[in-house]
Amino acid sequence: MIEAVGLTKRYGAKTAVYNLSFQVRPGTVTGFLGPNGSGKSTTMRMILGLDAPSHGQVTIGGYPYRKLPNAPRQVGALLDAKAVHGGRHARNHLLCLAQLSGIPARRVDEVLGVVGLQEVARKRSKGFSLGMGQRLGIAAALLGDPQVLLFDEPVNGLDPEGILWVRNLMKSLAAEGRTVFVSSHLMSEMALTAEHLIVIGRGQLLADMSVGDFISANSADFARVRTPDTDPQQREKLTAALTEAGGQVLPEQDGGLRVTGLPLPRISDLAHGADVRLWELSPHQASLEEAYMRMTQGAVDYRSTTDQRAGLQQQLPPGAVPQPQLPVPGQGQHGWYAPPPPQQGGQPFAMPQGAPAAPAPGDANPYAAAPQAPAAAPSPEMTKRSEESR
Ligand SMILES: Nc1ncnc2c1ncn2[C@@H]1O[C@H](COP(=O)(O)OP(=O)(O)OP(=O)(O)O)[C@@H](O)[C@H]1O
Repeated sequence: MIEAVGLTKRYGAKTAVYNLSFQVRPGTVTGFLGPNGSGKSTTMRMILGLDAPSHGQVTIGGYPYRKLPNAPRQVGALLDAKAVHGGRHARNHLLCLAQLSGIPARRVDEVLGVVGLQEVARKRSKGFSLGMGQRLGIAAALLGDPQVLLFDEPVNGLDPEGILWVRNLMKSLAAEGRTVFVSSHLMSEMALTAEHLIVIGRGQLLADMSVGDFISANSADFARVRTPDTDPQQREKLTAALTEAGGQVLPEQDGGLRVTGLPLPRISDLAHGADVRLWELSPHQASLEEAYMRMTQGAVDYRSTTDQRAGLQQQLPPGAVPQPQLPVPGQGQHGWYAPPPPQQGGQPFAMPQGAPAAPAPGDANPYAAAPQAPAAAPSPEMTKRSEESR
């Protein structure tokens, strides 16, 4: 088991991780989620003794990593697949790691087989593709047959077959009773791989719960409704009828509507009463991605803005009809994603059960006065909110 208590890490004026407390238990895959720069890699580095906490502590099986006897046999990790000596053959790279930990050479060939790199075992890793590098990093993590495994973005660069393989590998490692802690930005993949989630934003714990609980705590089911594309007035009529009856209606990119606050039969009756034909009326269960977007939308540092193209737009050819601007998820539509669960009344995220641990004495919360993320501003580049604004 991995246990963090009040874990805090500062780099000068920058607080990367603040007062983080959680446990990663054996027997399940635990997903580690958070927006870019939220502190996931920093947390993993502290777990592995590569960075020292400024406050708090993190232990594996009760010991800080550096005090674990023969740590590489107990803990395997993939943090940065590029952190290999590019001039070395893949096999030699693993052999060096094995020899440092008293692992027999035949284990090297085993793990090369497990990750599917037998054919390129004697090729220099600097010629490896991103996916091949990931596989080599996973081989290194598996080398000591450890009980605890950490993977930072393991599917980065893998092809679909590789992604499926990693998913099954993680699950089988957990099914053997191992502790598997894995970070990823691929929510669809995380939904299929992890049973439990730890979610952080700006270095702080936002959620520590099962995937199912996380989705139901951060989103509500909704209905998808579509009227005939040929008659936009029907859509407007239906929107008015549903809104008047107390429903919340949001337009979708394909011309459909997502409706919350009204059960499906009522939507059907209201459509009938307004003389609107329906092409679709379907129940929709929110996805992990939608729940995640809803929870973390206030903790995102790097937000894309609409490309105004600085007057560089091409003139439309004569007779061409300009396409209507449909809403793009995440752009200029704060909270577009899955509606909030009814009991929370629009609260942007659910806190984990049990209050977060108190901050370390004398350790002021650097995020206490953090403002809400600004609405998207017209600028053609990714923006980073300045440190001074916090
Ligand atoms: N060595 C360092 N010195 C200074 N700041 C750092 C250092 N390492 C990380 N940071 C800062 O700490 C914050 C957290 O970074 P971290 O890499 O842990 O985030 P992350 O959640 O892993 O991000 P991503 O999802 O983009 O990989 C960032 O603002 C980053 O710039």
